[in-house]
Amino acid sequence: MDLESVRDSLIRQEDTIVFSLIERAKFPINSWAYSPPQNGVDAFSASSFLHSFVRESETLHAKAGRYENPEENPFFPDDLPPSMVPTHDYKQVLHPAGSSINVNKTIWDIYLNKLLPLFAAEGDDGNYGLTAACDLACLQAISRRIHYGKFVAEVKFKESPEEYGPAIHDQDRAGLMKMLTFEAVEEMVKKRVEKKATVFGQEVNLSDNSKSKETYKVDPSVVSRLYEEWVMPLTKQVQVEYLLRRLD
Ligand SMILES: O=C(O)C(=O)C[C@]1(C(=O)O)C=C[C@@H](O)C=C1
Repeated sequence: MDLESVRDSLIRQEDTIVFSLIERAKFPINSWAYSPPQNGVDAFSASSFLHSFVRESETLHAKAGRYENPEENPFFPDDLPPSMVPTHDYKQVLHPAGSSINVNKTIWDIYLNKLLPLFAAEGDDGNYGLTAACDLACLQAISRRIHYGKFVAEVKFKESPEEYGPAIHDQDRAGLMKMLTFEAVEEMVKKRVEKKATVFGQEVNLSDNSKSKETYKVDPSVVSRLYEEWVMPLTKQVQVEYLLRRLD
């Protein structure tokens, strides 16, 4: 594992995220799936339909061994049943102290309250089960990408321990954030995901006159914004949290 191979994985995961958003965009917002949005109640713990749907799906996925894979992080990690499939010997790449970092509560909140209203059309077509299945796919894809920051951080630390060591000793968050940030890479990521949303989300027609109207299944600028405002900042936050514990 090196920086190039973890970046390749991040690039491949962009496809999954863009496709999952395109699938979700087939349905209107369908707000019933997210109620009861009672005032003052934390959306993550209120039992909306989506909440129950994700919780029960994770129970099944846990039995199927999904969370044995260190790249997977459940939204509701408490009380998950053990895996019932044969044990696979996953390579232990991550430092144990940082491996359980989980920012899914923040991801849930951003997805429901900020991202969804940007790309799901208003309305209700009653397809709550299908909508929730699409939400789950989006949440899992975004969560996997953001928590992959642990692997990115591990590789960066292994490549230059002498560079990161002093900042870790000093628990210097700002210093670590500066060291692991590559602005030119971030610019490329934003441009690439926007382009992917343009290519994957266009209408494919056999006749040429389709070229005149440019409508996409998900607005490409929303995907770029998703990465700029939430995905990359949270991936960096995971990296910082991981590095702070790297010498424990
Ligand atoms: O590629 C890296 O070095 C990463 O840390 C990943 C990532 C990203 O989230 O895409 C995050 C921080 C960097 O500034 C650039 C990109």
